Amino acid sequence: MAQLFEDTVLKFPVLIGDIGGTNARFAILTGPHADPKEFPIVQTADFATIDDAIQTSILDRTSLRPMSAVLAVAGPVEGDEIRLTNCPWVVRPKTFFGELGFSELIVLNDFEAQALAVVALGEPHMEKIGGGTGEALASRVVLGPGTGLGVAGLVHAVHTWIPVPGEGGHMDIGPRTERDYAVWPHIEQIEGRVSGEQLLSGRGLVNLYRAIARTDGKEAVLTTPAEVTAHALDKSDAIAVEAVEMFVTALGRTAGDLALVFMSKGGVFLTGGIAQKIIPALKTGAFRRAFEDKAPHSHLLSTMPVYVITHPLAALAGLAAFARTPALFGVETHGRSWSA
Ligand SMILES: Nc1ncnc2c1ncn2[C@@H]1O[C@H](COP(=O)(O)OP(=O)(O)OP(=O)(O)O)[C@@H](O)[C@H]1O
Repeated sequence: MAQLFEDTVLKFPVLIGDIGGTNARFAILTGPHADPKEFPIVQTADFATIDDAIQTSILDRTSLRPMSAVLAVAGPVEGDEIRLTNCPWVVRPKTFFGELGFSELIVLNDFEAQALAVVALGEPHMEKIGGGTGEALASRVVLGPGTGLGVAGLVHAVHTWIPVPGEGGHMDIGPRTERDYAVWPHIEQIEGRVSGEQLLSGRGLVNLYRAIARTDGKEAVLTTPAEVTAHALDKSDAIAVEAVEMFVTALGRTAGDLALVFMSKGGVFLTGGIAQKIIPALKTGAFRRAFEDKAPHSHLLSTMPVYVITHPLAALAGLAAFARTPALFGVETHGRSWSA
């Protein structure tokens, strides 16, 4: 049992929420041994505020009255106005106590919750990509393209698992091959640079597809990430096939870089809305080649296993585990918890 973090105790029922740029997923835990009661997934674009979404799609649809809330949001958690990076919602803790009736609130980063899910979920919810064997208590890293690119580390210390949140999705990524050098100038930039998220996200996949079309002087007819993956997987569009290959290679390079940073001999875990949908493309060998192509440490990378988390609500599973027994995890709540 952890000694450092045992102060946090939540009052049940607990509302747990995983709030990304596009999708918000909620469930209520009525007690430490109960299964979460899940609610239909909410599109963030359908509600002006998070408060509206919680009132309309949760509180108005159940007689359960949650006392506490643990929310995981896609953005840095700072101060009393927590903004999401890829959607206009702002979490204002005070409104949770007045209008919504909660008495305590904890806000985490969404990939911190994905890191908790790595601890909470077992092998049945993981699909392995290539070789390698994880060391039980070694560090791990979680990354996932979705609306944005989420990243978190997971380290074991003081007899507990500690998720390490960050904004690693906004690291730079540059060209590597001759083809990359031809395509890169056509990739949409953010303030003069190409960040991981500019490629490794839904809109990033479309960016890549358009950049390849522009490079070759061809027309970009596909417009959504789902169209690009569908036409790549059935090989019906050559530009989509190359876009997904470049996406998978960039994901392998980024995963390998993060594995070096965290020395993640415990494994690398791919999560988020897109990885689950492109598993065949992740298994062609291009991902693993890019992941391991890290001289002078290629051998080290070749020993590290990579998994796709296939659970449909992984972050909620992680939050549920935390809400049941916060003291089992090294989640620092200082500055990120509020009470009425
Ligand atoms: N079949 C598909 N192929 C590729 N991309 C897809 C597919 N289906 C959905 N997407 C894209 O996945 C993204 C949504 O991912 P996800 O469900 O992880 O959202 P999120 O949790 O709201 O995002 P985040 O946590 O990154 O802010 C959108 O950009 C969407 O267009």
